[in-house]
Amino acid sequence: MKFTEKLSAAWRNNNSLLMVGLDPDINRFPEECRQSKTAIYDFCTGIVDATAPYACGFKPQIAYFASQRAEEQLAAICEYIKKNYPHLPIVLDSKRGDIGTTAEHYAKEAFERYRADAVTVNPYMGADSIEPYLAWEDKGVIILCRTSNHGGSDLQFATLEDGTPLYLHVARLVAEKWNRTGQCGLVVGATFPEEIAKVRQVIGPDMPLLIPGIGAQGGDVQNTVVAGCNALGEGVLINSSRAILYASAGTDWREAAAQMAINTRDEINEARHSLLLAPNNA
Ligand SMILES: O=C(O)c1cc(=O)[nH]c(=O)n1[C@@H]1O[C@H](COP(=O)(O)O)[C@@H](O)[C@H]1O
Repeated sequence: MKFTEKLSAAWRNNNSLLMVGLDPDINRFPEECRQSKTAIYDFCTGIVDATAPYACGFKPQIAYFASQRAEEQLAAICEYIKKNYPHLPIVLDSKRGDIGTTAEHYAKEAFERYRADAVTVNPYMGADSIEPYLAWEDKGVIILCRTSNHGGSDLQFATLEDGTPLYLHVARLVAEKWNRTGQCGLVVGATFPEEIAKVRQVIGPDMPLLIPGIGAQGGDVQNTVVAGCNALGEGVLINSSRAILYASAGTDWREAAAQMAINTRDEINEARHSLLLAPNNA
């Protein structure tokens, strides 16, 4: 099944646009999870079980695993999700970007080693650096466009000769040229809803937007939904990592994570409903 089909099914079956980010920081784990040799696996699978009913997928951030020499645990977590929640897509967040032959290995890492359904990539090296990912026909390729951090403006707000900001140029390039196979998505930060709306306008209703920046980074859910969703109230994967993972450091960490996922899903859904009821939503 193609990534976009799997994602649409997950949005509908779980009635959720919430993507749960897996950014495991052992220093923030509950005491009971810290001692084991498989602490990262134990914690992440606990979070997966607690939040799966309320999520449209999971986004493991590879640096949190690599820095702890925990790649085997990441692979095992991905296997666990595949086995127990096969309907929920995995977006491997690795933000890779390199020339073709090296990118072939990054694509293999994401799609073969970790069996991810989609991967985040950096567009800076251009079209041929994206091609190796597109060769994996069922997989999604989610390209950085307008990132949630303030420093993103340093380059993404630079303007072309005709005045177009670089992030919109990226959106247009992806929509008009790179997405010929329908595998692409874009990353836009919840901290910049005006730019999300501009990107949605440029790319049309169908391309999925991965939107991090709610929760710990303070992005506004209502504004994000209004700016990013299409007329069906879909089209976005709204990521929250720390706010869910570390909702409690006590023995109730699973319940607290589940409750935070429910609250976030519900806040998103309330905004979707008000969007769908809006008179100009033809
Ligand atoms: O590609 C990403 O996922 C990403 C892009 C971006 O613009 N901003 C951003 O925060 N992220 C990632 O999204 C997650 C956000 O985590 P929280 O701020 O804890 O919800 C982290 O894994 C970031 O690396």
